[in-house]
Amino acid sequence: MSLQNSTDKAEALIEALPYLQAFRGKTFLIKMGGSAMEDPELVRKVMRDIVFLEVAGIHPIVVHGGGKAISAAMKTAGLEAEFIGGFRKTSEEAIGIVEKVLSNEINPGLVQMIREFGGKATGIPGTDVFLGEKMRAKDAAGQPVDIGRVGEVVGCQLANMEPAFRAGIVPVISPLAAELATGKPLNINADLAAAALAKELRVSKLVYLSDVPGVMRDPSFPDTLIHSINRQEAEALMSDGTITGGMIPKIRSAMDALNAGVRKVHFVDGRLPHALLLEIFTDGGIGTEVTR
Ligand SMILES: Nc1ncnc2c1ncn2[C@@H]1O[C@H](COP(=O)(O)OP(=O)(O)O)[C@@H](O)[C@H]1O
Ligand SMILES: CC(=O)N[C@@H](CCC(=O)OP(=O)(O)O)C(=O)O
Repeated sequence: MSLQNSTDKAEALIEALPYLQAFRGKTFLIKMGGSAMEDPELVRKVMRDIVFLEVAGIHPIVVHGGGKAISAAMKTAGLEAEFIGGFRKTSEEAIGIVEKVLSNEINPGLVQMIREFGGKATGIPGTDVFLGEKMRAKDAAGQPVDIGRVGEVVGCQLANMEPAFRAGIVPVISPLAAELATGKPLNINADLAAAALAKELRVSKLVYLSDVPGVMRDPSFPDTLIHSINRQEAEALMSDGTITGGMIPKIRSAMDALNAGVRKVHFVDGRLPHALLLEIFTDGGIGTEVTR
């Protein structure tokens, strides 16, 4: 390696110094979207970044999604995926598939990857952490519609994750909730689950990792990335149809989390190697920062 090369590496570390100092001992909630989980090699890189955070004295918590894998499993079972207002219509048959994919495939896969890089992690089913109530959903015309076993979070049971967290073990949590009235599982949009926990813990950062560079003025052109967005701008982009689909629950839950005392919310491309570290530890950042 040339001297210049080594100096560049040392300078990258020095650029991170004020951030390492500021964030040591802080809690970051990382929402790992299913859209960014299509390539296992890229997911492994994100999990390695999470191990880096842990080693740097930051306390990461992972809440994961898995929407694409759930849709694929439903298709194999002969069920069609249908979304209403961004939420998956979840029949009694479908909730079994949702639970199976999240708890048997995705969650243990992420835990295993963190461990492979020498990190400590433990898988926690969302039903042990989130309490939910059935969501009162509306269709496109604003009429109430039954979307089955879909919930919204009404409370968090921190006692079930705190011992691991305090012991320096990264909790990896699935987006399910135990229904308050029955204890039965409810399917929760993972963005909402992540924001609910981020609010409860008043984390320093909530980072959404997805399959886009951030919020864009035109989702087909990455160079239209918006580096910083506030509520007013986001509302305008939602009403003119620039922000649609899966980005809507992200924006809404991000604003909600900021209002509840979460310090910073970032949207970052989880497919880009080290996007998480670049967003957190460099002066420029690379995704979209959401502000109040
Ligand atoms: N203005 C926008 N900027 C960026 N992404 C957008 C925008 N509007 C809609 N989207 C969509 O939001 C998607 C991310 O949401 P989603 O598919 O639910 O991801 P995840 O699985 O990470 O939760 C992107 O793939 C993109 O298609
Ligand atoms: C109610 C609802 O829609 N739940 C989501 C849970 C997974 C999720 O949110 O995954 P992503 O983060 O990959 O989108 C679903 O069934 O797809």
